[in-house]
Formats: sequence, structure tokens, C-alpha cells
Amino acid sequence: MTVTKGLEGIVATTSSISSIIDDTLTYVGYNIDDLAENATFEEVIYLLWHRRLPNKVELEDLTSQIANNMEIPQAIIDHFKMYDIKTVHPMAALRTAISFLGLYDEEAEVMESDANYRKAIRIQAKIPTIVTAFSRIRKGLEPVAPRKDLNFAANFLYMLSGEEPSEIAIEAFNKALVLHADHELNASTFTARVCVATLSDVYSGVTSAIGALKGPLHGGANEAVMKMLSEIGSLENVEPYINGKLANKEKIMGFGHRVYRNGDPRAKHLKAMSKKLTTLTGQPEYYEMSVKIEELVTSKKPLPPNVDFYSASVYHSLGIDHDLFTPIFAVSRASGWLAHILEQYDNNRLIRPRAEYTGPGMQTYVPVEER
Ligand SMILES: CC(=O)SCCNC(=O)CCNC(=O)[C@H](O)C(C)(C)COP(=O)(O)OP(=O)(O)OC[C@H]1O[C@@H](n2cnc3c(N)ncnc32)[C@H](O)[C@@H]1OP(=O)(O)O
Ligand SMILES: O=C([O-])CC(=O)C(=O)O
Repeated sequence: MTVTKGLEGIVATTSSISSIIDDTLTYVGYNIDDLAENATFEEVIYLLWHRRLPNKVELEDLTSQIANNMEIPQAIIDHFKMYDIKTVHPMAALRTAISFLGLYDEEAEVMESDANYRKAIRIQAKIPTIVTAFSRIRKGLEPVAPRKDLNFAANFLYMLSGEEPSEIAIEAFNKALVLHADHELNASTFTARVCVATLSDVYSGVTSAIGALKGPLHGGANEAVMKMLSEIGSLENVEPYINGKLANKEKIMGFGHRVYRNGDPRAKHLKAMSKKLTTLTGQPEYYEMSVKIEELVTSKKPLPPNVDFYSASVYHSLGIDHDLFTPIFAVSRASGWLAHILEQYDNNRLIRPRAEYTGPGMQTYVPVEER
């Protein structure tokens, strides 16, 4: 048996959803740069789920299906109100809420592909409502109901703050959603596929994926980047802080990637947005610190920034609480998870690799009294 730690380089499935070839990311053959500049998140959802861009009617249909499904069961709101949620991480709340949501879906256990598609719509539509409701309830505020006249990005920002967001904020948030939507066989997507490959249900697949995204080596890195920026606090402190971390062999969050070797193509878009938004909101120091960290880290190690690095200062500039950064990643990545879940069902085989055993050799059972 040959063990490949972390399954590096192992090709575990075929997929027609997204690809990373020579450091270029495409969704269904469309370069991420093209989509980031031009597409709405709703178009990307359609693209990932249907493997083609929608025409106007198809896009309107998907948009209205999402708008009609954004409300969440009162039980989820009551549940959030029941606990002292100030100490609960929003990713833990989201993981629990998606699982809970499955209890309110009459089709949860129906495995036909049409029913699975309908569940995909419902989950995608309700994720922003869940995240924003949680955020408001823990601040002692009432959740804000979604509005049918706002697009996906605008609705999220509106439900979060209760105020209509600016065009600049909507455009930036939409772009962030587009950039995070899918990423080949990343850890959370793989988790979702492993789960549903047992022919478990869609809610189980998404719940498992949220658990995997939460970790700081994956989606949790964006919150960790913001923690680092806050700890650093000033331009002068960048060098001693980063040098100290590297000397202690600690990881610098938001840097490195399992697949990209010459840089993550999404990072440049977030970097440009970070520059624009931090300037607009009068907090240029967050961008300046980030650039200095990038210069320092890349001068010492072949570790370019990944998608999580500049997204931290982007979300911070949008006035979003730092522990909501990873739930926002989930709001976007749900579209990719759901595409992969549907693809897995379409061509399923149980995913079950092997482990090389390294424990003791054969032993003989000894009764507890004799041990
Ligand atoms: C959306 C996403 O999931 S993007 C990734 C988000 N995660 C992060 O930003 C966390 C920081 N980065 C990392 O931990 C890693 O780079 C990962 C998890 C992204 C990729 O991990 P792997 O491919 O397993 O690389 P691995 O952790 O083995 O690192 C290889 C070498 O580079 C070093 N390295 C990798 N990333 C970093 C980093 N961010 N800071 C410092 N050193 C690093 C490792 O210490 C290791 O060094 P060594 O060979 O001297 O022991
Ligand atoms: O692909 C990965 O390993 C992590 C990543 O960048 C993502 O999920 O967006």
C-alpha cells in the first residue's frame, strides 16, 4: 500500500463543474476572471447546477424561485432565541440550523433528482436568512425578512443590517460570492461528496460540508486572517509579528494552497476590492498591512496569498462581524456543494479508500479481571 498523506495529487472523481489547471480556475469552462468581472451570483448558481449560463427567462425563473424560498421556519428563529448564543460560533449555529432545516422539509428523504434539485434551491435560498437571523438575534435584534425585489447579494447585506446596502457594497459582495462559489475537490466539497455517496440525503451532505469548511486550514482561515490583522494593529508591527511567527514555524493564515503553486487567481480580485473598500471606508491601514504581510511572506517563502487573505479586509470594510466571514463563505460555497452533491447522485459509487494499519500485531483478548 502506498499512503499519500492528505491525498495530495490523488484524482478521486471526475467532475464537469469546475477545474484548476495550470493555476487557472474555471467554472464549467468560464475563466473565474471573466465571471468575477461580469456575472451575478445567481448566474453562477445556474451555471454550476446546469453546466451552462442561463438565458434571461431561465435566470428570472431561478431568481424568483430563490426569492420565494428565502423565508426560514420560525422554529429556527425560536431555537436561536432559546440559547445564550453569544458564546456560539456562527459556523456551529449554521451547521446545526441546516441539519434542523432538514426536519422541516417534507422532501428531505425523497431521493428523486427533481426533489433533490428543489432541495438545492431551498437550501441555497435559506442559508443567507439563517446566517443573518443568527447575527441579529445574538445582538438582541429581530431578524429582518428577505425582500423579493433585491438580488441575492443585496438581500444578504439588507437582512444583516436592516438597511438597504449601497451599490458599491452590493457589487463587492456579489463579486466575493462569485469568487467563492466552487473550487473543484476542496475539503468541504469532498466531504459533501463522501457523505452523499452513501446515498445519504442532501441536508446531511451540506451539514457535513459546513463542518469541514469551519476549520482554519480551510474556510475558517478568513476569520483567522482578520484576527491576525487585528493583533498586528499597525504597519510597524507587521515585520516583527510575521518574523516571529515564521521563526516559531507557525502558519501565516491566508497563505499557501494545496493545488496552486504560483498563486490563487481569486486573490487579485479580492486585493483590488480591499484597496477600494478600505480607502472608501477610511481604513486604508487594513489594506496596507495586508500588502506588507504579503510582501514579507512571499520574500521569505514560496507562499502566495489564497482566497481567504484579502477577503478578510473586504468583509471588514463592509462592516461585517469577523466571525461571520466563514459563514459567508458557506453562503456562497453552498452553490458548489449542491452542484457536486447532485453530480455525485447522478453517477454514484460509494467512496471508501483504505488505511494502512500501523497498530500492534495480533493480540489475544484478556478478561478485564486479569488485566
Ligand atoms: C479556501 C481555502 O481553503 S484556502 C486555504 C486556507 N488555509 C489557510 O490559509 C491556512 C494556512 N495555510 C495552510 O495551512 C496550508 O498552506 C494549506 C492547508 C492551505 C495547504 O496545506 P498543504 O498542502 O498540506 O501544505 P503543508 O501544510 O504540508 O505545507 C507545506 C510546507 O509549507 C509550509 N506552509 C504552508 N502554508 C504555510 C503558511 N500559511 N504559513 C507558513 N508556512 C506554511 C508548511 O509549514 C510546510 O513546511 P515544511 O515543508 O517546512 O514543513
Ligand atoms: O481548494 C482548496 O483546497 C481550498 C480552496 O481554495 C477553496 O475551497 O476555495
